[in-house]
Amino acid sequence: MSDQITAEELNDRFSHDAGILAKALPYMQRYEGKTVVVKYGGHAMGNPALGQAFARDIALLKQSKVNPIVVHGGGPQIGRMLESMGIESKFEGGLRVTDQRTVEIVEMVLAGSINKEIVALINAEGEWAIGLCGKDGNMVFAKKAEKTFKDPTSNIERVLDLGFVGEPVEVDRTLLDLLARSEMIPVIAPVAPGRDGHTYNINADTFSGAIAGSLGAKRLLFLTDVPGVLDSAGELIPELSARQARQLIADGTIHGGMIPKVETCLDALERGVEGVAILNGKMPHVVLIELFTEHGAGTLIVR
Ligand SMILES: Nc1ncnc2c1ncn2[C@@H]1O[C@H](COP(=O)(O)OP(=O)(O)O)[C@@H](O)[C@H]1O
Ligand SMILES: CC(=O)N[C@@H](CCC(=O)OP(=O)(O)O)C(=O)O
Repeated sequence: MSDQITAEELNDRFSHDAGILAKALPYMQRYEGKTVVVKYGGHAMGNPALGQAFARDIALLKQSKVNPIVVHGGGPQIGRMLESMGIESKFEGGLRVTDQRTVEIVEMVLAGSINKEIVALINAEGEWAIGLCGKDGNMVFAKKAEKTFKDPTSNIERVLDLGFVGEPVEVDRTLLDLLARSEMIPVIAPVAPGRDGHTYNINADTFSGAIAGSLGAKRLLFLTDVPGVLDSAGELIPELSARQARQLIADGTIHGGMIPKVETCLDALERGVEGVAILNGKMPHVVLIELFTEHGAGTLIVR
């Protein structure tokens, strides 16, 4: 019969599987009891099979006694919602200019629908995810972002008013420490209050860096829609030092949404996060490959 398998084939299959397990186990032990913050970008979402593979990876981390924390974005999804309401999206330096109406929609999309979709995906894998934003448990407080822009023609520096765009200024780890000791997996939307009573929209990369930095995470992983940082010829750069990364920003090779990502990586490394990687979230099980294999995936940024 065609579906019968010979003893030799069975043996080959077992040795192949055993080889993979033997290689992965030391890596799994390396992360036991350690915090891994995974930033799940809006561009990496949308495909149901990939979403399920992502949720399975997060569930498997928890089952391997790692402490995974998911911080998610949702830029394209916010854009679509704003468009359906006839509101135009405007960005300055990769950040969404956010007025009162926009921040209400941002909170609804991020802390509402996207957050709960990710929670449901992880729970469907048999785990206990809990959806949060910076407001919960006084986790994150933000202040109005202060960004300046240098006009390349006049060379004059001007202050950008981005409205209710925030920068995280205080992170209280009480709730996250409590959840790390529990069965729960936190899934966090990048929205936080200010001490001024306003709600702020925070870039999800910046937000995940603040969380990873405050927890002294072992790894901070960014899941986006490109294989990692690409050079000017479009080739993947497997490893990047802080100095090289700054050079690539200065010469324009790194631009747009990749700038806050790489800047967050550099900041997180300075704040004691051990390793930071930018990965292709469209590659199934990229989180497991990055953490539990020797070669990893994407771009590793080192000090
Ligand atoms: N040097 C670079 N290497 C890779 N991607 C880059 C680079 N410079 C700019 N980018 C852009 O950065 C984008 C990823 O950032 P972003 O759109 O903010 O993603 P996310 O929503 O996942 O946070 C890529 O899709 C790419 O267009
Ligand atoms: C201030 C600011 O730009 N906030 C982002 C928050 C979402 C985000 O960062 O999502 P991605 O990770 O998918 O890009 C925004 O409004 O789009």
